[in-house]
Amino acid sequence: MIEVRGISKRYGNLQAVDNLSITIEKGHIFGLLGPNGAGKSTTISMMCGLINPDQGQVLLNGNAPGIKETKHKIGLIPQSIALYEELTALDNLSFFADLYNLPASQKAERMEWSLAFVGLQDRAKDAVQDFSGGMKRRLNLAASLLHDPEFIFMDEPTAGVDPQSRNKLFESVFELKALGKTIIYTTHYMEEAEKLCDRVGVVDKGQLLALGTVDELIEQYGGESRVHIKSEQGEESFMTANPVNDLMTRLKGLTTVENLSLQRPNLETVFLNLTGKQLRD
Ligand SMILES: Nc1ncnc2c1ncn2[C@@H]1O[C@H](COP(=O)(O)OP(=O)(O)OP(=O)(O)O)[C@@H](O)[C@H]1O
Repeated sequence: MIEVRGISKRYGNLQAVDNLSITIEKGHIFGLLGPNGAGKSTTISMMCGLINPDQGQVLLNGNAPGIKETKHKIGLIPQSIALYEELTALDNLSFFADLYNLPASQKAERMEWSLAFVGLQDRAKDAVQDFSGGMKRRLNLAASLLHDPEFIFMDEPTAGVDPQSRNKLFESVFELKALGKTIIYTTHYMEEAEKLCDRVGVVDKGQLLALGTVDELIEQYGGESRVHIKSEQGEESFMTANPVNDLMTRLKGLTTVENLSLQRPNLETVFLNLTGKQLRD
């Protein structure tokens, strides 16, 4: 379990994270969503123990993230790819395995497992500079799994990857969940969060604006649905908070319905309702 208790971080005059609290259950996939500069990476860095909060506390299974026993339980997939381009996939993994101090008895087996897990076993001996963006992302994930961490932090893992690699990454995330891992996932893609996450938190300007399951957030912040009907009486569209009831009532007065659509709010609607439509840099 991860407990984030009132953490804050300031850079000069900028309050990057402001009194943020979240609890994440073991085995959950938690989505941290927010516009550019919202404070997601800073929050993740504090959760991993890479930077210390000015205030507040993070506990992973009751322990601070910076202590030795906890460090071994953390896997971080950073936003920018951290690999040596001129080395092969295997040599990259060997380098990271040594950084994690993996004992020789486990090293080869864990490297093999990690490569196979991300579907790159056939490319083990190829240099990373010849990999596609998606393959590099997957190898980045493999490198963070070598020491079999319990808490896995993924900071925009699908940025710049094609649909096939993205799909493979999703499968990997579900497999990690099935293995009992706790996963923290940041993304700008709302459909990813809808597909993957047990719960999500929406942050902006360092503050937590909403927390819950996707369905709970849509219920609370999604607003109305749009109904469109084409019938013998012509075309009509209306917004409603009770789309099914209102639709049934409206259909009673019609004999020929040519077309019907119901557009419910989704996580994207929630996100824009909470964080606004103003562009962020
Ligand atoms: N080391 C730093 N020094 C100064 N300001 C920083 C530092 N790190 C982050 N910031 C600022 O803190 C704010 C939050 O940054 P952060 O990277 O956590 O946001 P984010 O939600 O991860 O953004 P993105 O989606 O663009 O990655 C931003 O305004 C950023 O410019």
